[in-house]
Amino acid sequence: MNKQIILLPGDGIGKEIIESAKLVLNSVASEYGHRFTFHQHAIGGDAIDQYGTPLPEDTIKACQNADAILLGAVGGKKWDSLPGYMRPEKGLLGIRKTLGLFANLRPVKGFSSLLHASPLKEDVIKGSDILIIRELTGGLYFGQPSERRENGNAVVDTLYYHRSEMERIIDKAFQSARLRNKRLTSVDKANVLESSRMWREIVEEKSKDYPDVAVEHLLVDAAAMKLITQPNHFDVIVTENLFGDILSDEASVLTGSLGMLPSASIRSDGVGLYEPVHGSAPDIAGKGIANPLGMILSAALMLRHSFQMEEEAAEIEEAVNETLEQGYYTADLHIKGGKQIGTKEMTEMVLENLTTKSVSDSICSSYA
Ligand SMILES: NC(=O)C1=CN([C@@H]2O[C@H](COP(=O)(O)OP(=O)(O)OC[C@H]3O[C@@H](n4cnc5c(N)ncnc54)[C@H](O)[C@@H]3O)[C@@H](O)[C@H]2O)C=CC1
Ligand SMILES: CC(C)CC(=O)C(=O)O
Ligand SMILES: [Mg+2]
Repeated sequence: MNKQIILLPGDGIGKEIIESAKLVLNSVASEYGHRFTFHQHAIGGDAIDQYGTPLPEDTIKACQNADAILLGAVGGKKWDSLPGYMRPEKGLLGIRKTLGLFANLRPVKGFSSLLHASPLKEDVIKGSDILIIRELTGGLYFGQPSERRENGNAVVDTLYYHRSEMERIIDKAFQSARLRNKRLTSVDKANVLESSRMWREIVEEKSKDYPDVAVEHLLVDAAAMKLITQPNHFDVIVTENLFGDILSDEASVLTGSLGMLPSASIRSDGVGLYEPVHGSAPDIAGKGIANPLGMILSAALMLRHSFQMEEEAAEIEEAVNETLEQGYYTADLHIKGGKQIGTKEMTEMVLENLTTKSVSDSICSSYA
């Protein structure tokens, strides 16, 4: 298959890890006879420095015409304080909204060699396998007005959702739960927020269309606690934008590091943007120590969701598993008796293991 892939490296470690994904994809392409053509474009601080805007028209056009998009990460001290930099029409939020990528899938499944890398107890996290589905183009991050008032002494942010925005993400979550273990946890703050009360009503309405899926409602504060005390309780979690952002970083603790989590941001026709869950990590940028695995696993999600290349995706996931099984880890992780390596070496090890064809079922199932 021939595919046009847009690369948006962004800032900080985004620039370092995107290269890892490209190398891995090239390796898979040559093994399977695919042709992936990569086109690199600017976003975030990098785009401000080059073009004076975090989301140039050229980047938008390229993404609109692409088969899929891979993004590293954006942001950094130099740009974060610029007025309006994170406004909904700009940068990362802007590209998500412009492309209509309303569903953000964040699979959280630990690799068994990393059970010791988590600060949580092994018997608590063992076997956990969660799919967090986060609404991505509405809610507080996109609400207008969002501004200072009263000479800068007051502030307003707006939480707006249209019913249709809730319905489509909740539908997606029921469909995903049906393909997994048929358990759906809806997370909200319905004891306080009107938006959450409408969310809960819609979940109840939709549940009638999916009688085979068991639904529960949890308030977000209790959900945050349960996520790390009883992670095995969860199968699919669906929640709005802000709650999903926070809960997914929290859930990364189950896997040993934020650097391990991939994500897929998709719309109904399968077009997608794939990026690790973490940010640009300015504290380690330029040191060559960033964990590239969340980015590499995001490339696997791209193959699966946008190109229907299940075998190729599973092969990448297995190569990551094998690399960890061999004891290789980056500085954000630890494997007893293993060897700490940098971004480049980790990528090389994954590439080496890609030649191994056997695909373990335990790994592939989690990313459905
Ligand atoms: N999707 C995106 O592009 C996102 C961008 N950001 C932006 O990133 C910048 C930094 O934000 P932070 O709050 O520091 O969050 P962050 O996710 O960049 O980093 C949090 C912590 O995790 C570590 N970390 C993250 N990814 C890692 C990896 N692959 N390997 C090893 N360690 C890793 C970092 O070193 C840091 O200690 C900000 O400008 C923020 O706005 C934050 C989250 C998501
Ligand atoms: C711009 C932020 C909402 C990025 C972020 O933290 C995320 O998508 O996880
Ligand atoms: Mg986040």
